[in-house]
Amino acid sequence: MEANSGASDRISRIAGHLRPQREDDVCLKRSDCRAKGGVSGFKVAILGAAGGIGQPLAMLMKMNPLVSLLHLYDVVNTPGVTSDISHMDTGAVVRGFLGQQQLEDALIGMDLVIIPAGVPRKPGMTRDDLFNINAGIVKTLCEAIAKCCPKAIVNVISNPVNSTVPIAAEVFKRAGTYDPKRLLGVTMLDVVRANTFVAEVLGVDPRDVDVPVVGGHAGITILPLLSQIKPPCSFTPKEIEYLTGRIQNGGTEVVEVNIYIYAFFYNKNLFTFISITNIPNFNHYPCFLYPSTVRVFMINV
Ligand SMILES: NC(=O)C1=CN([C@@H]2O[C@H](COP(=O)(O)OP(=O)(O)OC[C@H]3O[C@@H](n4cnc5c(N)ncnc54)[C@H](O)[C@@H]3O)[C@@H](O)[C@H]2O)C=CC1
Ligand SMILES: O=C([O-])CC(=O)C(=O)O
Repeated sequence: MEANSGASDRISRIAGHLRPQREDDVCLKRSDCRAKGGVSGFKVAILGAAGGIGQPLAMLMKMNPLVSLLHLYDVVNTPGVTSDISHMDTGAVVRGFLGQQQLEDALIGMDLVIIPAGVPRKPGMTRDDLFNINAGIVKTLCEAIAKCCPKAIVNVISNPVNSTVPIAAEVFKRAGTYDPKRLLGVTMLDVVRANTFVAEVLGVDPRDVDVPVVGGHAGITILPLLSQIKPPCSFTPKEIEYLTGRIQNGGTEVVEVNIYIYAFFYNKNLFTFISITNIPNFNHYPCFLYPSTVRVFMINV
């Protein structure tokens, strides 16, 4: 009898990721969740987990031995992503949550909430162009955080970070849960880029360079402190100009060279033409020429 109940506990635990669960769910309680080695771990939620940032982030969190429970929330595609990530042979238990109605379940009891939810920019856009859409998304998510896990550390990735972090702060202030030590905008990419570009100029390994970067996460608000690099080094005025510009425009550099594959399926696959281009509105032309017969799919690679 005892062996049977042990087996069904194990099966419930293994299947924990297949459906969203609440604290009072009999199958798997949060208190049962242990990181590898039996040590209690951090409970982490990723909001926007099915996106370009969310998926690799979910993988990194699943690989982190400090994480015992990983909640993946998105408005689309979480079941597939959750299933995939849950197959990794690491300690964290993974659960998926799909759509607004499951947001609160995704957040209850979390220690850390990471937010890459929202739209990314396309070539020609600034991060500020994302404000209208992403501000509302971040506001709604933060209202749920204030309600369900007010003590959680919140990492905002959604752009424009310079504005989404103040929005999150205002939501938490209004809810009476604001703690400046627990709200962070994620700008580490600027440090990573600074280390890489400086190392290239110096001809050294990027792992041996430490460039402090302060300020915000957009254009001239990104301030690499090139006089404070460890180990100490010096640059010519030309190198300083090059490095400052490259670090400040690193994100734009990536966005502008994104290649889009446009696949046009004419007359239901009788004729297929695939074109590779980085012209953002290119897909409008064939729709205009063949409005009833052309289907357009865009894959960002
Ligand atoms: N702070 C930083 O260093 C960086 C910030 N970003 C920003 O991160 C954001 C996400 O970028 P990507 O992952 O490339 O975009 P993406 O479009 O690939 O993924 C965004 C995900 O957010 C989800 N989403 C949209 N509305 C949502 C909502 N209301 N609730 C939950 N999920 C929602 C989408 O379904 C999608 O899965 C963008 O705003 C981008 O600019 C991107 C790279 C670096
Ligand atoms: O530039 C963007 O849109 C995404 C981002 O924040 C970055 O890569 O630094």
